[in-house]
Amino acid sequence: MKNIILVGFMGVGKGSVAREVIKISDYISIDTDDLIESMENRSVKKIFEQSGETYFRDLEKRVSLWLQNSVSNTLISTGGGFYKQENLKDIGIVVFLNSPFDKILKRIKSHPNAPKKLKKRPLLNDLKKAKELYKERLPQYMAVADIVIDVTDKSALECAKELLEKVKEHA
Ligand SMILES: Nc1ncnc2c1ncn2[C@@H]1O[C@H](COP(=O)(O)OP(=O)(O)O)[C@@H](O)[C@H]1O
Ligand SMILES: O=C(O)C1=C[C@@H](OP(=O)(O)O)[C@@H](O)[C@H](O)C1
Repeated sequence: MKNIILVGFMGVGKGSVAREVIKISDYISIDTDDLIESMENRSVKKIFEQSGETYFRDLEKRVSLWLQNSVSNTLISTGGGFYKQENLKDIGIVVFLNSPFDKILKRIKSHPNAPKKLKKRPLLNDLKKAKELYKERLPQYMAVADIVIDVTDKSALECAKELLEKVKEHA
């Protein structure tokens, strides 16, 4: 089994889909933000505040090299900016989860814990800037993807099933 690497904009559902995939397959999942938080023993939000974005991106680079050299048979969910790593294709099959910006925002806002979910993502604090970032990144996500899944109006389980089918076809 090759690694599957899940990319997509903040809040599109990378973590949620990963959690469903592991329920219905033999994959185990890891998340690049979780790895970084445990390496640093502080949250992504704190890393951005205390050490800045460049420092965070350097940690992503370190994680990407480790993934390429040391991880196999794994479903890897990533932070929204991780797709910029140059060795992405050497890590595994790249699956892009997509939905329009407004739909992603609506989902996050409808969660009972919405203020916390928005706060923990520093790049979502300014919604106008976040929308610009989405527009800028969309073609880049498309360019790097081996597989694209539109997650709009689908449950995380439906997305997980579609992902496994498409990965099988891709192999
Ligand atoms: N398919 C889905 N349908 C409805 N809500 C979803 C779906 N996937 C994720 N969500 C919700 O959207 C928010 C962001 O999901 P999350 O998995 O944390 O995204 P990411 O890991 O891409 O940042 C969460 O509140 C989650 O419950
Ligand atoms: O899009 C980005 O550049 C980021 C997305 C976040 O992850 P999620 O996509 O899980 O929110 C996190 O890695 C950090 O705040 C930067």
